[in-house]
Amino acid sequence: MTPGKKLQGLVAATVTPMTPDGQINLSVIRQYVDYLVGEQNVKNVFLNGTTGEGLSLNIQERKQLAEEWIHQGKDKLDHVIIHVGALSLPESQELARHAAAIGASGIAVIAPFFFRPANKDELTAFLQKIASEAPEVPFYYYHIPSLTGVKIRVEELLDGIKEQIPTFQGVKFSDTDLLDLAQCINKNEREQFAFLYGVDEQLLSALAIGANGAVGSTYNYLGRKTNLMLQAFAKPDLALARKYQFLTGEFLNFVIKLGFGVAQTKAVMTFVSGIPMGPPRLPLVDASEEFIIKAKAKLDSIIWPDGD
Ligand SMILES: CC(=O)N[C@H](C=O)[C@@H](O)[C@H](O)[C@H](O)CO
Ligand SMILES: CC(=O)C(=O)O
Repeated sequence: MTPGKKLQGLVAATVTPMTPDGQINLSVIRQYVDYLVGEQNVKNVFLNGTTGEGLSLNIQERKQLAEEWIHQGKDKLDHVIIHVGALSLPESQELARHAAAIGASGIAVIAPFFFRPANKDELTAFLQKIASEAPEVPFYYYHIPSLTGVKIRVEELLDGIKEQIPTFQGVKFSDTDLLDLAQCINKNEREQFAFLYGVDEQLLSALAIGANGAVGSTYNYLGRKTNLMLQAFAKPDLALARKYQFLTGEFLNFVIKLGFGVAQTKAVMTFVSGIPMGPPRLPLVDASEEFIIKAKAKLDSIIWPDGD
């Protein structure tokens, strides 16, 4: 890993490989790292989040996965961000200490989603108790209101957060409210926070407003294409950037209509990479054979600007 390098560009929200009988499958992580770096040009990962079914794993599994990724990612990955959020504060604190001990480049936490914080102060207090267990590790808030139901606006949360959480480093912003994101960016220029966008189908809009990069599930298998979009945006060649966003959007629009979630992401990643990611864990159920055939045909039919 490259310490101190500001997090930007693409971060793959990794799936958790599982065996057919539902155990975590650590044996393919090495191959997974090499695939992301070599085939997708993605050198940052976000573990045990939504896509990684982090909240469906036990503490032991989460630790084992984190250890394996850090181990296999050594000298290959730039950043390994570990999601350590949990409903139980002591469990989350334990995971934060563990992440620090094994050398994670950052930790992230979602808002607790059973008993929910009613306001910014309650949420900050919860996050602070976790962040302070890893006082040397950059801390990211993972905002995903569609899943947590915690709709506290990030722009409000960030107001004065550095005083409460000195390690605060940025936000993984998985919401479509681009006004909130824009206000976050506009009001925190001095803070050097990283704003990583998490709705892959509209990343280009977030880049236009000033996002530093993105964390998402599709960068597992569309990382190379999305990197070309980032390059086109930086040039700037907006027409080309849009073309990439339209095409990744065309795929996502198609699969979303068929029913698209973590199970389907695992299936797509399996057929694209050739690495067996296995089934998801209940309550998620495996993608259907019909989904796989249709999704594969759709992906194969897309003609990208780079001719691939
Ligand atoms: C709800 C969810 O899982 N969001 C992911 C990350 O935040 C995204 O990467 C989506 O999977 C992606 O944007 C496709 O809809
Ligand atoms: C997309 C994302 O960041 C996650 O799966 O947690």
